[in-house]
Amino acid sequence: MEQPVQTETWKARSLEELIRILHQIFAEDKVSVDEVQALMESYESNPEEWLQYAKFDQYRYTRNLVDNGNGKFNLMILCWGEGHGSSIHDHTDSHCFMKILQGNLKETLFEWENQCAYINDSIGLHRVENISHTEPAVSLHLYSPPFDTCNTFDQRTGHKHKVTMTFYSQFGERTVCVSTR
Ligand SMILES: N[C@@H](CS(=O)O)C(=O)O
Ligand SMILES: [Fe+2]
Repeated sequence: MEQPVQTETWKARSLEELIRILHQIFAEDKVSVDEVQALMESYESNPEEWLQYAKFDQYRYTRNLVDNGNGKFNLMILCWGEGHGSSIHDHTDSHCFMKILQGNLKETLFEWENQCAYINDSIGLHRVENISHTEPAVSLHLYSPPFDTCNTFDQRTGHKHKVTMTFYSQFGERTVCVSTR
């Protein structure tokens, strides 16, 4: 991705339109971070449009795939129950855009003095939490290029672990869990 010479200003009037314009933007050779950010910002959250993707779990936050961006990006809706949070993690050098659709989320950024300190990641290491005891939260995330593994970090030791990330649902349908045991 590169900075644009000129940024078009889009207005996404619905989630469907947001997805359509994202496909247009990502079909080009060069994609402007600013343009994607402005487009994501222009979408005014309408629960009626995203409720079909917003599937909550009792115990942890869920990742629900909305669109796979023709292989160029993943657009997903994350559902955070009260007190749910992610572990400290990176984003596998992918570009990440995150927008709150409902409720509030607390983001904590982390820096490391060891080998993790210079991870070339658009938002570095972070942890996201819904600290509310009463309100669920929903967020919209776009990752480009798509990735299905990331590193999580132990805050005390700095040790990292590679983890595979899964979708709780895809295109509104609950992902079938296949046990390998
Ligand atoms: N990056 C996390 C969500 S958040 O904590 O930014 C994920 O994709 O599951
Ligand atoms: Fe994240």
